[in-house]
This record gives sequence, structure tokens and C-alpha cells, in this order.
Amino acid sequence: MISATSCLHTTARDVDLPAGLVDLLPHLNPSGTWIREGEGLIGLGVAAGTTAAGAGRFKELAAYWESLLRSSSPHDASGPVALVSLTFSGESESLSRLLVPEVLIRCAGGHTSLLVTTTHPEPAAQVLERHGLRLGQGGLLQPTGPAPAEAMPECRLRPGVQSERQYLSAIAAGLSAVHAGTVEKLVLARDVVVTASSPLPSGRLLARLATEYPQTWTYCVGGIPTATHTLLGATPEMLVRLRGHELSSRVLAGTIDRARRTADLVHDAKQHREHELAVTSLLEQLRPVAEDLHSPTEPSVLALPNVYHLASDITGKLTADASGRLPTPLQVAEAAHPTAAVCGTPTTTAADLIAHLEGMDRGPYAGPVGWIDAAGNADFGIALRGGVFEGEVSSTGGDTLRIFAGCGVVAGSEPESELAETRIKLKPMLWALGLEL
Ligand SMILES: C=C(O[C@H]1C=CC=C(C(=O)O)[C@@H]1O)C(=O)O
Repeated sequence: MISATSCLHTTARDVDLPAGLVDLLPHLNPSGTWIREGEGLIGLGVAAGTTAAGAGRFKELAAYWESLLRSSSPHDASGPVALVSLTFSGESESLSRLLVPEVLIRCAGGHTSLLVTTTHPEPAAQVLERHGLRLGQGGLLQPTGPAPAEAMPECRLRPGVQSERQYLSAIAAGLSAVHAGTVEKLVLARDVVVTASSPLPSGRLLARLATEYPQTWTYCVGGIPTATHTLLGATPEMLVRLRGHELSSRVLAGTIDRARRTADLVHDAKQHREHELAVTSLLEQLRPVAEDLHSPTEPSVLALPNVYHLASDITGKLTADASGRLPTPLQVAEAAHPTAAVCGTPTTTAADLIAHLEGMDRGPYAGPVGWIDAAGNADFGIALRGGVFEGEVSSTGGDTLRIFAGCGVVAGSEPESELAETRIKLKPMLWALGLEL
């Protein structure tokens, strides 16, 4: 960790890529990514970063970011940019983290820029070389080395904290709590563990996810040696996106296998109730920090290669305080998290039941993940359809990956079909690893 009093210098310039961001990924060991439809960002190395734990994790990361900005030049939309991942629960043993990459390649609206952030004067070419990049004639940014072999190391799959049978019992217990009226909705998750014969190339894994699931946000946050997890995945759910004072969210809840007909989702009252509770929770939680919140009267259907989801795109505006200050991105993320898409209704009772019935630490799974910039813009997705490297993590990635998936339990849920739903939600990561359930 670099202390918050370190002075950060960011230089920005336009560059060209021989192909796109996604094609660059297999050549690199990213400390962070956030890519959708070929646009977004790749971070390399860590110029500054910190970790936080407990109920105060959002505030601790926010305080660190504020002090970092005070000692940075320049600090506007051109830099610096931080990647952020927060744990689902304040009781997690995992650490929440914020990191400013040394190198950030950012692609938006067909325009690519390069940000190099350092704590001491160092030629940009040297920093780039350290991360396997070279800036050629005419601003062409190219990898210096070849991409690792296409094939993934041999992977094996084993049950996580709960076997499928134990998970079915947890769902049955959750359903009893629904029938007893303790909760109306409860999202229960499980994990599976993948062990590989050699370290998994995280850049190639991310490239496979971004290529096969372009409609999702392919995320990765790692790079801080003191933090125990590197998180990666491809989430279809946006908790909050902030552009100036404009806010938007994509709420997902209600799922069927892509092999079925959309009519099975659209005409299912149980799926709609599950969805409505997720939308209501987000709107209620955002109300203290936002106004003019609009949600569609009916959800739409989001088609992904593995599933159909009910989806609601919500918009609003941040509310300024008496002195005209807008809430910070981390304040908004804290207000919004956790929605009933990943926790339940009512929130606190559901969170207690989750801790008890899942018997595992969710770590960063289902927590906010994304980026913030110095101008107050941010994307915070919900860390779904992903996994966490465990144990020894080499520079190319770890060889043990814990992957998570959950589903909403409401009146009318059937344990066997909820279990089947978690299998299809595990599919993107398993497919990227060359595995099937
Ligand atoms: C909890 C997960 O998905 C959530 C997001 C979309 C649909 C969901 C559902 O239909 O249950 C879940 O609420 C997960 O992917 O692990």
C-alpha cells in the first residue's frame, strides 16, 4: 500500500490500438478491467492503493481517495482513475480495495487514451515496458510479447463450502422463512472451486469472457499484494452509474435458461414479484441521495448467451446538499448496496439469514465493483458471474478460483429449479475455464 500522502502525477495522451481493448487482454496481466462491448478500461500495476474492512469500508476507501486526489495533479476527468471492489458484507474476512493503476488504457466512443500515473518522475516508456507495452510511431500502443497459449491449464471442479445437497437444504430452509413471513425474498448463493494444473492466465480468461458475453461488464480488481483476493468475472447488473449528477442503474432479478422461451419469463408472476422487490429496494435505498428516480412500468427481457433476465433500467439525478455538494460515488454505492437482487426483503433480516444459511463468506461476490474518476464519475456493477483467486496468486493469476452463483427465493420457488438456475449462472466462468458442470 502506498500512503495517501504520496503525490500522484498523471499524464494522459491519445493512442491507437492495433486491434481493440479485448485483443490486448491476453498479452497482459491486468490489475483491473472494466470492459463492455469492446469499450472501457484496462489497468496495469498499482501506483497507489489501499484496503479496508468492516462496516466502515466504504467511508475508509472514500477518505483515502479524497486525500489521494488532494495530493494529485491534475485531478479532473483526465485522471487519476481508481478501480474499486467492496465486500458484500461488513463482516467479511476479505478486504475491500481501491487501486490506482500505473497504466490505464481507456477506450470510450471509439477514442482511446493512455493514462500513466506515477509517484516519482519516471519516463512513460519505462513504465509501459514494465507492463509489456510499447508506444510506437503515431501513438500506436502495442504489446511487446506474444499472448500465452490459447489453451487453458487443465482445470478440475470440486464442491465449495456446500455440496449441491446442502445447498438444496439451505434453499428449503429459506423457503420456510418465506412461508413463515420472516422474509418475503432471500437470495441464497453457493460456491464451487476450480483448481488448475498451473496459474490461470487472467488476461486470457477476461478476454474470453468479454468476447462471449459482450453485453456484460467484464471486471477484474486485483494487484494489491496485501489483499488476499483477485476478483474477476462478467456481470450483467449495474448497481449505479454516475455521470456528473446523472444516475442510472440496471436492476436484474427473475431468470430462466436461455434454452426456454421468453414467454415463460414474461408471464411468470413469481419471477415478476422477485424482480419488483429488487427494483423497490434500489429505489428506496437511493432516495436519500437521489431524486427524479424513474423506473419503467414493466421490465424488459435481457438476453444473454446463457440466460434471459427480467431487467429494469432506472434513471435519476443526485441530490445536492445545502452547500451544493453532490454525494460522492462511494456514498451513493453505500446507499444502494445491497439491493434485493443479491440480498432480500427486508434487507437486514435477509442478510442475517444469508450468513446463517449459506455458511460461507461471500467476500467480494455480490458486492459493488467498478471504477471512479477524479471528476465524480463512476460505474459500480454488482460482482456477479465471477470468482476469486485464492491462495498463492502469481503475476499471471492464481491456480485456485472460487466461483459463486445465487438465486432469489420467494413464495413459489422450487429448490431443484433454483439449484439448476445457479448451474447456468456458473456457466460463463466455467466455460471460460474450459469446464462444464
Ligand atoms: C445472485 C445472482 O443473480 C442475481 C441477479 C440477476 C438475477 C437473479 C435471480 O433471478 O435470482 C439474482 O437476483 C447471481 O448471479 O449470483
